[in-house]
Amino acid sequence: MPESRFLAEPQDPDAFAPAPAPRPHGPLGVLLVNLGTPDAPTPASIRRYLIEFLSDRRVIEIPQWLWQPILRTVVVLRRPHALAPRYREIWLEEGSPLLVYSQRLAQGLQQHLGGEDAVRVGLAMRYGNPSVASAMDALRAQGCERMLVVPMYPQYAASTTATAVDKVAAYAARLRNQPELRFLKRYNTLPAYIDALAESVRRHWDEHGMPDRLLLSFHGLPRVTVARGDPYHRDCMETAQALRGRLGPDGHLVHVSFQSRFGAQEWLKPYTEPTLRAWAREGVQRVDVMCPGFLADCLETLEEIQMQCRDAFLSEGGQAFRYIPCLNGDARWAEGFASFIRQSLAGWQT
Ligand SMILES: C=CC1=C(C)c2cc3[nH]c(cc4nc(cc5[nH]c(cc1n2)c(C)c5CCC(=O)O)C(CCC(=O)O)=C4C)c(C)c3C=C
Ligand SMILES: [Fe+2]
Ligand SMILES: [Fe+2]
Repeated sequence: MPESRFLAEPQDPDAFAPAPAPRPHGPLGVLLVNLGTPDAPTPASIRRYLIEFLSDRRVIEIPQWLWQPILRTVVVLRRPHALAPRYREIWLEEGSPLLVYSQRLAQGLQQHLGGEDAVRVGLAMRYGNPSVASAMDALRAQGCERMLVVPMYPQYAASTTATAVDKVAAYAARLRNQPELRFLKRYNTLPAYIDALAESVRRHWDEHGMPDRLLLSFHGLPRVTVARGDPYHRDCMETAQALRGRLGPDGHLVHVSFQSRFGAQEWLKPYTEPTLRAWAREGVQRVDVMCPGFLADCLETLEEIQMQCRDAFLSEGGQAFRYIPCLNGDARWAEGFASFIRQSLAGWQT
């Protein structure tokens, strides 16, 4: 017999025995998916990560025959060496901040969801480790036949959310015995999320005093994605509007910008660093910056914002720059997010 293209399942000795009725579906699986990060702050590790990430057609939309030679030469020869010292500056004892803080959220969710062992929370990275396949293998090994996929992006973008969905679907496409799957799309105005952001801002203001302005810096995208129908920009604006509402009379302090531009194309504007420079030159003295699109602190927040943007603002005459950390493993956030996830599992409880 020719070998099947679908993965063989572990042998079931009772395959032909009458099944006890009803057959349970096992614990419910919750799979958090974040972007991914290098395994180590070294050029070799960063190179592997960038090649996988930047070969994704959902991320770089120009034709591969044009892009791959640029990626394999210009990008991959220089960028890993430039990034290694930047990653080293933010690296934690336990590893890359993106991974460590994502794990903390996963643990918090497991505590809130898994008390009765009915829910198992797994964490995967779209690029690098732990891979989507390894995390889904682990959930399947625990008996999960139903999985809710939770992209760690409150705002939907094709280059983040959709590619996570594609990866999960590609894994399922190899299976003979597929799990039942559900996917969260966006939660950009979820009250638990907006409340957690507002609480974090209030805590920060209680400790450090009020700023002149609060900048919400979201990861950017090429501007052309808006015309192509990506709802990301609107999702970000809705988050900002919801937070303004939640901050009441202080909501007018909130502004929006977009960071982490990559390549020569025009991206969503206003850009974060030029905005901060212009503000300092205009006489704005105290700014707070927060990155609500990132659920876990990472290179783009801890280094680009907290270090580079701080230097830019202060070098133009700004007096005080304060970075408000991402929600990471915040206990109240984990509790609120867990209750949203529980609602999304409705109908699946056995
Ligand atoms: C065209 C390139 C890129 C698009 C589109 C893009 C979208 C996008 N990215 C995030 C979240 C993260 N990006 C991170 C790093 C990062 N992003 C790009 C490029 C694009 N991102 C690159 C090349 C890199 C690597 C670092 C660098 O070279 O500057 C990270 C941090 C990873 C880490 O290890 O800490 C995150 C998180 C979102 C949310 C998004 C679209 C909305
Ligand atoms: Fe990015
Ligand atoms: Fe970047």
